[in-house]
Amino acid sequence: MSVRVVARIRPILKNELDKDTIVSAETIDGESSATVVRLPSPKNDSESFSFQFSSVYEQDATQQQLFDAEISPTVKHLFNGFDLSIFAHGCTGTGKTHTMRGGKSLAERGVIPRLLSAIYRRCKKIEKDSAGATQVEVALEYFEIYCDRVYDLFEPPEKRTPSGLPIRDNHGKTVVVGLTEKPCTTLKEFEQLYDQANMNRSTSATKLNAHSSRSHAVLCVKITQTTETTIQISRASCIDLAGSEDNRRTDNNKERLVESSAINKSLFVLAQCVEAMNKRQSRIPYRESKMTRILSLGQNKGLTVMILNLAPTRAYHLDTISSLNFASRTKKIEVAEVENDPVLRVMAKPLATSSIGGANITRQPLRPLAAAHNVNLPEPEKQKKGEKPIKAFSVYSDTRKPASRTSNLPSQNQGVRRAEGQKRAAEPSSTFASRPAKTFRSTDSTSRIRNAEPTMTKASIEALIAQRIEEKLAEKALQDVGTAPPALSAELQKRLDDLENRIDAKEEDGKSQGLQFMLMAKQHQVRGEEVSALRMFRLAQPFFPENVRLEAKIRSLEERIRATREDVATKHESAPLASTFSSAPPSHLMAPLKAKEKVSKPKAIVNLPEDCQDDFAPPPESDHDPEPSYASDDSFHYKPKTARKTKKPAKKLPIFRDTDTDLDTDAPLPTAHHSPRTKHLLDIINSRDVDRIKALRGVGAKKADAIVNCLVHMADAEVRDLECLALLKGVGGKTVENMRVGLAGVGGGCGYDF
Ligand SMILES: Nc1ncnc2c1ncn2[C@@H]1O[C@H](COP(=O)(O)OP(=O)(O)OP(=O)(O)O)[C@@H](O)[C@H]1O
Repeated sequence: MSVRVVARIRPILKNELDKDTIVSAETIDGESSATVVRLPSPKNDSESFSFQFSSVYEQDATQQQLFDAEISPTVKHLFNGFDLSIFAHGCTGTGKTHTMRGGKSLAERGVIPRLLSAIYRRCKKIEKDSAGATQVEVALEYFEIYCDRVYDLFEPPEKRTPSGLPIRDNHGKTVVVGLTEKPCTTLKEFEQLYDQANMNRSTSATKLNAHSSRSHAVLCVKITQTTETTIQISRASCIDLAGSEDNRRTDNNKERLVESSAINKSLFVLAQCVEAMNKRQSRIPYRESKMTRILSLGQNKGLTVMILNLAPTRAYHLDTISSLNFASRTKKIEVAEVENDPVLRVMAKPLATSSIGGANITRQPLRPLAAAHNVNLPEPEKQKKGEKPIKAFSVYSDTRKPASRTSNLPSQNQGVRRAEGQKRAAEPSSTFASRPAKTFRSTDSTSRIRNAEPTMTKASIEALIAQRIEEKLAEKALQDVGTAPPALSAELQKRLDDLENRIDAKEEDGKSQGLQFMLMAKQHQVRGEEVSALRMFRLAQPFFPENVRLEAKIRSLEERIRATREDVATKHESAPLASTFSSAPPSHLMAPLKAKEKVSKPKAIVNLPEDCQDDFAPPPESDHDPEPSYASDDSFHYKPKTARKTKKPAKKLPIFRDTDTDLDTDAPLPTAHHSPRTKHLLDIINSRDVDRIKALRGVGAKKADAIVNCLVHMADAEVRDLECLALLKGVGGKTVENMRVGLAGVGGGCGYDF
């Protein structure tokens, strides 16, 4: 299926009342509503350009009308297992954010809140219709791509790592590593989360828009439908792209210019990708910007709707033409419709990965539709004569069979759709209503060829050249200014970049996953989040089993965390432990740790070397790492730790003790030394069998799913000890204790000596 492109012309704003309106929508014969955007040639007003799309929304179109006609029909497909992508594209100030997010009032709400509202309504219906047999969960990820860096919008800006979150290719899917996934059960909860997150988005006033988005924002809504036997996941991705800017008109200062350069560059790469796809080039330059890499249409299987936002006035003339040209090319891209099949719950492993492309899919080649282009022709006679010519201007249709589409239209639908607020009858049925095939549909492009004119006009080429010059200038400004985001020590940035590059280079290598964990561990460490860093180092460990340096790093971190815990425990005069576990589960221990870190090293990010050297402390001299591949990583060469003295714990806490006998050892025990009960427990966990895990004491269906999801994120790594288990999302010390105690009851039956 090709990308469905609709255009929306925004109303004239208060400050534009005296401006010339040049963009209009037109309805062609046989259509019930407008599908053509017309505007004059920049060179000669008596000539016009026309562009045809699936639908065109005029200035008075409401949010409700747009949603009902374009997005609402896709919701049921989302619940049938298809992924959905909705883009808003257009130059700055044309109404992208208004379309996607909208205003506060009910009528002004944009596509995103309306989509969520429709999703929750459907969730309730499914649960009700199935009498609770099918459970539907909704979870959100929300991030922005600002100056080619990815930031989690659910995290406050002060918690961001300046280098942003890494992105990875994982079996053909692009994955943002380390995003927060927020379960969200009600619309109200969504609104709170969404409003809060939007405050974290980078916006600024520019001459062209008082609240201009300076980043591309991507909201991923993950829908998990669970029955007794299957789990099906589908995703809706809503993308509010930052608008391209003509910096001759913006009067942007240096900082805005830097942002603008990043925005324009990424949009330029996007256009190049689209161009390359249309030309069936073998190389699509996705990797040249993070935005295109993340959004790569090649991975966007399922349904894709692009809303092209346009300003109606002459001031935007060239930008509008450039946007229209881009959108015309985009609609010729074919996207494979691949349904995310339900997965048996015991086979949950391939399910959970954060990705725009959706889970469980592999990249398939894109194919352009026919090369069909708009042309620039003289103003048709019909306007002078007041009658419609057979074909007054050259337009092309992106529908496959215009004839059948027209014939589908019942005569009573001939009225103006928007005035009546009606749903478009023909489009949903032709595009979405029928259940699409599961596999990629090859197309016979020759049947679609309408015209073979080149798309670019002289004016748009000039505009493009001007834009490129602006970008180059801005890039130069970027080098002069340094970087716009908060400063990061050059050394650390280099290390992180090196590591990212190594991961990229090793994508095919089995160690890539391990390096990803290493990178995340280091990022946590930079932020002073030692517990999380430890968790990531542990997750990385199975990938580097013989690595002495890594082991030493883990040991030293454990020591530090334990010392901190002891400090806290002493201060709070905590009661002696009654069980084999620490009195507080790890998640509780995070808080005092953070509080302490705030005092000892506030904001470790800016001038990092000192702190970093401590955090990334090397192993003792004797622990030379014989493993060349890991040891050769420059980013792991640290200054010797000389000055810092790790506080020796006065008394060790028996945290996550695994054995019933060796009470003095608090280091995690090698698997061989686990008690049979622990081994049994770890076997159950590592089986990733939801039913076996669910049967453990204190673990319900939800927790079992969460554990399996966590394990899926760990790829082939296993949970090797109880401490690791307790660090899994949603687990914690008490749960681990419960699990073990619960197993005591079945021990005899299993033949284990507990
Ligand atoms: N359909 C519409 N109805 C009413 N007002 C609109 C509409 N579309 C846009 N606007 C108004 O136009 C202005 C610019 O819109 P918006 O901020 O959504 O543009 P944008 O394309 O997201 O810009 P940028 O790329 O700079 O972020 C806002 O004041 C917005 O309220």
